[in-house]
Amino acid sequence: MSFNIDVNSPNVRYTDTHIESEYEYQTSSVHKEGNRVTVTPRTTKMTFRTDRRVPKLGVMLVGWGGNNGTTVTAAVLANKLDLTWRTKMGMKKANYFGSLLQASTVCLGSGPEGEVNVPLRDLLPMAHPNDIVFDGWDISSMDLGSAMERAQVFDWSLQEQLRPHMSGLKPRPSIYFPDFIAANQEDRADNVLTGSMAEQMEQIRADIRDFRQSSGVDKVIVLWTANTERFCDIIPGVNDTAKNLLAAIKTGAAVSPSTLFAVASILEGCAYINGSPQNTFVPGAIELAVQKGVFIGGDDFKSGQTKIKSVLVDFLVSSGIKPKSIVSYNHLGNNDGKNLSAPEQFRSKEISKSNVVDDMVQSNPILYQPGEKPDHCVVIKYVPYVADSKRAMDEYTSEIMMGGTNTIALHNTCEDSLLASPIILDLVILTELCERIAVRPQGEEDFQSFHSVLALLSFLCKAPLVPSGTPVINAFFRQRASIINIMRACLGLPPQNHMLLEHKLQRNFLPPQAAYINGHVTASKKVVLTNGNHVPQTNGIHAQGGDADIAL
Ligand SMILES: NC(=O)c1ccc[n+]([C@@H]2O[C@H](COP(=O)([O-])OP(=O)(O)OC[C@H]3O[C@@H](n4cnc5c(N)ncnc54)[C@H](O)[C@@H]3O)[C@@H](O)[C@H]2O)c1
Ligand SMILES: O=P([O-])([O-])O[C@@H]1[C@@H](O)[C@H](O)[C@@H](O)[C@H](O)[C@@H]1O
Repeated sequence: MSFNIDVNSPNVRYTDTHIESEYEYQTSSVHKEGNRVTVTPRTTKMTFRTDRRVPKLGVMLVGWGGNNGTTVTAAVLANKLDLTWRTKMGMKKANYFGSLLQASTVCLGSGPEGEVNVPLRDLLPMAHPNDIVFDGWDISSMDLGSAMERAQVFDWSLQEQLRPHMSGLKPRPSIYFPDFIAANQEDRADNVLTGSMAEQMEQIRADIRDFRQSSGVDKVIVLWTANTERFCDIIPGVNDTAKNLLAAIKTGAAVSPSTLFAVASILEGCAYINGSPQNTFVPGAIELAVQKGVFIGGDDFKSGQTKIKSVLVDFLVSSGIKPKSIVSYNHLGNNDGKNLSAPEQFRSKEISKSNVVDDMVQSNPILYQPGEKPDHCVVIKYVPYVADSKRAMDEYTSEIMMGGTNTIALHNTCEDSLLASPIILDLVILTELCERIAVRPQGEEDFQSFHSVLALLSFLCKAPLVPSGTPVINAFFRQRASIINIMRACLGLPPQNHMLLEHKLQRNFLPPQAAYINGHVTASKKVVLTNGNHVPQTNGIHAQGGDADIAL
């Protein structure tokens, strides 16, 4: 199901190439002096301009032969081919469940039949997953058909249908520095580049150009879904500035494969997204992205335990309940779990999984003293037998009223790659959309794009990368609302406020709903209500007998 949405407003202009909207951005500046707080509302008029021309999108995955890489590629193929397959639970059909853009909706308002919810993907022109062309690199030479089998994610009856399409896909040789990932990955590394660091990075750049030219795509986005690397040190003179980082690559100083991919992508004008927890975006890489006006985003797909945590802790703290301990345990048996069984790689993941509660905790000084946090423990164990089927157990213990205690225990089993794959699609499609949005605040002559550090991707990441000095928001619904309200602003629509005042006052103050037929407003229509029955009307009016003016 898809919708064509027209905004009927003098503040929105549709041309062949753009959607332009006049928008009033409402914020408040707050001044605190002791316990005296002064709030000053501010309105900034802005023009949003969205290019309607959706490019043919190419996505190059680093780690293409891994569980996520093969799964997202196969899932897009299965959807594109509209595949169905038999399982012991009956017939299954390809879908994009788990994708914010493809499988979730937004309320546009209410009509004669009540609230109208549409898929997020219909709000603005954006790439469709079915049209994405994939390519990528892996240190493992295995073709994607065999790698899909190795991943043990999809039912065999589906794999059999996909195999002919997947087997022809072969990952390009990649950059491999053994000490950045677990030693247990060495037996996979039969598809690696040689030469100096600079030569290897230049090969990655050449690969990007080759893919763009040979595939005919208009735009390329590079996304890291390779193994989690250890954190790297931030070294003054090496990776602290763009100039030093480029020089360090020339001299072969300590630069990680993921940072080399980031630099290669940025130099090729391609957005780069980090789906893993390591600190790929050293200060020099961020500075380079800003200098080149290229988007970067990350870190670490927010797909399972952490995503639930960003909802549950928000619910608890927003309800005035005080989480005092959070324990997140899981075991899994895929190669990611194998890599994470090494201490340095686990540490990267532990960091990204642990900081997700900070903003919510700090938002409530009634519950928490400055610097006070819940105990927070993250455990990940590698159990080969369960493969990609991650078994997660979480326990949240909170203080409630009058010394009471509340303990919430969760058990969550799922194929980890089927949680991450829709996240990968949302990341690349949202990034591509952002590349077509420009904003001109009142008083400025030129339009500007979003900051190179694309904070809008926070909803999709465990450890959101944000511009220096700006707030890190992890709370699920704040992150989701940010995406939706910015997309609404592109259409000149105000933020969702959920007030529903029209249903909360004694008398309805809204004019009757205009009915539209073939896009044109028709006259409102009288509806005669019989024998005084209380007939709940679509806009919340309970009419008692007699006539009611209700447009249908
Ligand atoms: N739910 C999830 O699956 C999930 C959630 C959040 C983050 N992640 C992260 O996504 C990444 C991929 O997860 P996965 O389950 O697909 O793991 P995986 O081990 O199945 O896939 C990683 C792939 O990267 C390849 N690789 C390693 N180093 C490489 C390099 N330098 N260049 C190119 N390829 C390289 C490996 O050969 C492997 O095929 C991991 O870092 C993981 O922590 C996964
Ligand atoms: O998304 P989430 O469930 O919080 O975190 C997950 C970890 O718990 C899991 O062990 C790891 O393999 C995945 O890469 C992912 O990062």
